Amino acid sequence: MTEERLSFQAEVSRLLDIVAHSLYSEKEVFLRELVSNASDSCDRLRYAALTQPELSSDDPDLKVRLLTDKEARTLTVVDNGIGMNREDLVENLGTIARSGTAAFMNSLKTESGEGKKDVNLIGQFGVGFYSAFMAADRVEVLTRKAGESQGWRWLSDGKGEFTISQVDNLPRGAKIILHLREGDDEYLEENRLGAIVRKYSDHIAIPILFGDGEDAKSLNSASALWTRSKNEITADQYKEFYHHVGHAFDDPWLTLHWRAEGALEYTNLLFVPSAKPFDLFDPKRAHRVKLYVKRVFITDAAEGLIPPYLRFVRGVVDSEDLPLNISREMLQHNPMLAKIRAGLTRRILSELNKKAKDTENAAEYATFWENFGAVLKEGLYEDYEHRDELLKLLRFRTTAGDGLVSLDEYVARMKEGQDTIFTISGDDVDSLLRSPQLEGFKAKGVEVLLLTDPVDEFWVPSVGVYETKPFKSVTRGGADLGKIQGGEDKPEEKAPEGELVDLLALLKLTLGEAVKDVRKSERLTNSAVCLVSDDNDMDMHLERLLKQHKQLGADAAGARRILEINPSHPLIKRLADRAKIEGAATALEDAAWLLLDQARIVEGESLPDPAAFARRLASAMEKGLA
Ligand SMILES: Nc1ncnc2c1ncn2[C@@H]1O[C@H](COP(=O)(O)OP(=O)(O)OP(=O)(O)O)[C@@H](O)[C@H]1O
Repeated sequence: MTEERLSFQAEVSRLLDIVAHSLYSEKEVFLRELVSNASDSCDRLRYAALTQPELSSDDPDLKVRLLTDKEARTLTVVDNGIGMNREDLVENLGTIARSGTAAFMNSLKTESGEGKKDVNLIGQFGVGFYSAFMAADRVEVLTRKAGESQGWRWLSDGKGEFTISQVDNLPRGAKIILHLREGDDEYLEENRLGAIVRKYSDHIAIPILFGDGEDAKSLNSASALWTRSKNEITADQYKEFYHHVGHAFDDPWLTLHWRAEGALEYTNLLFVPSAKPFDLFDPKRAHRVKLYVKRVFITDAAEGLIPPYLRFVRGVVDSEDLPLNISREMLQHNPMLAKIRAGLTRRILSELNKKAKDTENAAEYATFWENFGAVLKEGLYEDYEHRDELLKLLRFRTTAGDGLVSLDEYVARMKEGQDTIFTISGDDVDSLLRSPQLEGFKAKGVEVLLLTDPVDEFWVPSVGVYETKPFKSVTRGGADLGKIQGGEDKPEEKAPEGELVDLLALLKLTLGEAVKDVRKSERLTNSAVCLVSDDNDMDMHLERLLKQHKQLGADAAGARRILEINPSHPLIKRLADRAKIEGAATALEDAAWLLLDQARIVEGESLPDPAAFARRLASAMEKGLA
């Protein structure tokens, strides 16, 4: 019998090292992981057997067995599921396949150093198959894949390498033999194993038996959790099921368990996580809700079962009406699936709306919003049918304070004469709050929504209006502040209208094509200048965003901006006086460019000619010191 010796992928070796050296307090979860894998493998066989019944016909009763050998000090987890061939073994037990494990490894990269922190992290994520090495110093896998005759043995002490060799006459499925570490004899005791199974794996739909033969004892209830009635299920059982089905390790924030009856019958057990899954912004935007048909697992990638903007939802949908032999490819076009999606969407949104309205627990909804708000917003331009409900779910940071504000709250406190919902978009709240374009709004006490999610650039123009009030960015077009009541206008401090004429003409002439226009600002109170975009041009933040994401060439010209000057600023007043003197154009040329460059800097834009800026600034400082 030839034996191949192979190395683990580098990340696996590192992970195994951490696993083996962690004094992990909840070591027992290794059993949850192995039982979960065994049950997944039975699910996959059951699905494959729908079209190829011969795969399971010789041994059709799917189950998991736990066997112990006190003398050899081994604990064995056996399943008669789909099994693995040589390629599967190398791929699955030599690299990091598992989403949870990948998340764990990613989080290690961002945490500094290893040690205690890592130990806690293992508890948070679980590490799938590799957690076997928490309790075992040697793990042996004997397996034969359904439909193939050759069996295989995988063996490793978890120290960098594993071996694979051929074994004949193995039954279908997988047998994971753990050679327990010194001091871990508790995992040889039936009572202890039974308690762990009941704690973490009771929801598993197939029997988990202790012992061999006919009189083996069942350790779990062996009925799919979602088929049981709500009042028979404890919060802990829901939680464990969520961990299993969602490959998650946080607590569910919302648990939705209901049965739809009528023309279509289906049972749903869905969860909204309390923490952000690490792949939330994966470009595929795939959901992970598992589709079952009459208790048979079909797929966890049924396109169209859940709209992409609800992809954070985890759980199970079990249909009574879809045909059992439906292929995954055919599913997408099945009209029943579209009806199920409509039902799920309606229900999820209405439950979220209840939470959003529950002002007594506003902090709870705020956490949900921080986690998933940016994803929900995608629905505003993708799902017109539910737009109104989605608009009610929106929450914003605003210039009015730290709390989150709904659109209804914003509209209710709009100022007299204000008929517009003002917004400003940028990368983060702090830098937005420093934007010069907000000054006039703050002075008048007009609230502005602070938009910091890239998706805001798409839904705002698509929605356009809320309850007859249009959205408008404070960095675009005119400020329209004149009609709004409130704050104090101090006209006496402003340079008289006529005073600015020469300066405006001079700036336009000097700056030429670098700006679209130069005009007097209504929105500035403290800063001398700012840039805004014209009503019909692309928003400045969107343009930067597109450049960052390479949707627009970094050197693309972009739209020309409007330079606004603040008539009440001392500098502008002085420049306005100077502009009237003969020959001012030459004398003020540097000042004109410096004004434009400082507006660009405040906006976070890069300067087209930094050297010229530095030269002009140095010269102006020198004159100032003279
Ligand atoms: N008992 C088993 N029978 C068949 N295949 C198995 C078994 N145990 C593990 N595997 C295979 O090994 C892979 C890796 O297992 P591991 O527990 O590390 O992650 P996972 O179960 O894929 O992760 P996740 O639970 O996040 O999907 C599995 O995806 C599966 O393909």
